[in-house]
Amino acid sequence: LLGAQAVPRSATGAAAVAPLPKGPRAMVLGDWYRVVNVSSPAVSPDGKRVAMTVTRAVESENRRHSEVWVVNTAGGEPQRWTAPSTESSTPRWSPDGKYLFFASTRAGGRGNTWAIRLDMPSGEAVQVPEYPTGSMPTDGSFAVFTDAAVPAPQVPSADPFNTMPAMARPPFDAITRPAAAARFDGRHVVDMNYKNNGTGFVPGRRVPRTWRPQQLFRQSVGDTSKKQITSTAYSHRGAVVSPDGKWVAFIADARLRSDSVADLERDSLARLPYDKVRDEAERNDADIYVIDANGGTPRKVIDWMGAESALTWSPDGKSLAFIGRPVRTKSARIYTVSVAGGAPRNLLGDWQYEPSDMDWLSTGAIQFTADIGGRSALLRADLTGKTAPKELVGGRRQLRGASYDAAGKIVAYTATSMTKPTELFVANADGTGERQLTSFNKDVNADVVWSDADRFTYKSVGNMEIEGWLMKPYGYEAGKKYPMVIYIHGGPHSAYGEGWFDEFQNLAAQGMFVLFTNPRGSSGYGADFTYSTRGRWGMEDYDDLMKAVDIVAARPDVDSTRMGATGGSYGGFMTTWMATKTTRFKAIQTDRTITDWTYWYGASDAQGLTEFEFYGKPWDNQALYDTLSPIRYVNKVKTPMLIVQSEEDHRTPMGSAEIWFMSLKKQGVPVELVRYPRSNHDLSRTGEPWLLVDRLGRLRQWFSHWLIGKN
Ligand SMILES: CSCC[C@H](NC=O)C(=O)N[C@@H](CO)C(=O)O
Repeated sequence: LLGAQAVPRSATGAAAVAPLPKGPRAMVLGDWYRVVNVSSPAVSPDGKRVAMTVTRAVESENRRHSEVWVVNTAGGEPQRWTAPSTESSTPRWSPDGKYLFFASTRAGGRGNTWAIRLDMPSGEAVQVPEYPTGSMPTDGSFAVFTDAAVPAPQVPSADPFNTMPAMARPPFDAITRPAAAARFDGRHVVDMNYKNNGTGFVPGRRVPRTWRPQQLFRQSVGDTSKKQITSTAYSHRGAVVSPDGKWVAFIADARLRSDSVADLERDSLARLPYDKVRDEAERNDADIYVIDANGGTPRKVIDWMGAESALTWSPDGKSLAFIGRPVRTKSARIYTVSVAGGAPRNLLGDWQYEPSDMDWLSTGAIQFTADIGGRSALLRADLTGKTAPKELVGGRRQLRGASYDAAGKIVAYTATSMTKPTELFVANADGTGERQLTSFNKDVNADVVWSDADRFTYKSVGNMEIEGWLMKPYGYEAGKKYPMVIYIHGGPHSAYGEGWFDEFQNLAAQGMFVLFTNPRGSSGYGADFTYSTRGRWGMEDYDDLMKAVDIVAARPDVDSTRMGATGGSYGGFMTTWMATKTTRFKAIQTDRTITDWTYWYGASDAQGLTEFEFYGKPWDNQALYDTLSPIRYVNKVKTPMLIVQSEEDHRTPMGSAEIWFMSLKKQGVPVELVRYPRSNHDLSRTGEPWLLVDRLGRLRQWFSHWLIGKN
């Protein structure tokens, strides 16, 4: 059942790939490489085609490969439109339907925007500098976009440190210097943001701090010249041009202060100790403005407390819609406001859930997608705001990336459910007439019996309703007992849901129940639920998790003496926290873990999270940072633990794992630490395929060893 595949190397260095047995059967590790992901659907303006990104693993080369594919909305076989030899993704059609643009870094061009011509098919991708990227009016004659007008400051070519590795150079305001430039290749840091989980180490500035405010530009189709239409000390964000092309709406500082003033104020406030009145007050950092599309003086449309995003014009050009969040701890809503000004109208009222994105269709309807707990749906808002939004496409699955034709008649989206990896779907914009357009996963679905999960809800502390799922083990037979592993998600503000997930399938294939829930603190249930754990991490959310364990452990088909727990990031914290509080689990796996919040504050690239959640910095509230840190109670741990950590994880750095490993070793608790090279916080999602699959294999082995007694 383990299905671990040796990766033999041929004489050329490429790995040979062993053939997999035909199904129906349980998932083996090699099946991971066969699952295809579909994303970024884009419907052509005439509604006849949908372009999408199709991503597969190339097992023999230990990499992923993305291409742009196109399928007719009327049906038929999807076709590959980009070369297999290059990476291509995120397609979008030009409004006149002449080009299919996509992102690709390929030789022989400038920038990464390429296009396939539909008016003169040639097979080769081209670059079209005379076709601008940005927001366009209905006639598609020009585009408005934002960019910096001043060039990035250059380091003088005579800089004596130019030959050093970027991280080794002394930053601009450093006091110390290398004894000899050629003899120091370390890292010299003076700025706070010197590492980032995605990009790695970030070299310091070699020049004084400068600001490059984002200005509005316009470019006509057929012309390569770009006209700058603003010249201000503040940045313009989210710019959208009105349907008639006369106006541009944008988001900017509420007082139109220069970027430097706003940044320096933010930096100064960030250094102050936590202050309830100041830090919990609603803020008005940004507002919505309109400006003539040829430039001039902007006019403020509304003074609105909170943060605005997803600015969109109504088809008649008389109103604007936006997603607004009054304050971090309140739910985002969709608002409309007259361009002339006035009070914005809340279209979602006190509806529990939050919009993810929004489209104002040419038919006049406002449609959006939203997470509704663990599922997601396509909905239509009531323009009067009097009734709750109407669900158009939903069910027990997750929909992403809704895209419409110009007439607002057709919608395409990707969908996945517990036993079905993503595929592309299309429907009428009102949700009727849904059709599946792709079957990229047909073969793997035919071979592998993906396990399904039952959804349940339960009441926890304070009568709060929690959503959970129990996935059946592969080969489940009534009357038998099976081990169970609980999976705990990270964030803590993220969620598990109604989608195919490699990690759950991996353990279910081993003959285990997989339990997963969205305890309080999860996203997808409205902001009150999301922020109900503020200052209380590991308290009631721990109870929510353990209540689910109680419910499942009482089932006759679950062997409550063979239970395990696993989780990553905040879920990694929670698994170490659990290890200090209960001995109910026979084995635990902790992934990208956090065991000491003060260490995490100093070592992570995201410490702003605990500044908010723990009401200040460690020295503002040291007792909270300490009492919620598993390391304080590590002497209570008895449960065998597998620790998995990535060497280049700047989000949850290695120190937490190291101290946990050492503490368990010193106490004689069985523990293994697996450290993955060339990997960051996202190893389990976007990491190198061989390492990602190696990790899945170790989870199988760890829980099989402790819960089933085999390896
Ligand atoms: C409070 S620990 C923060 C770690 C991280 N949060 C944000 O980046 C986390 O828990 N991440 C989750 C969700 O993305 C993960 O699974 O990695």
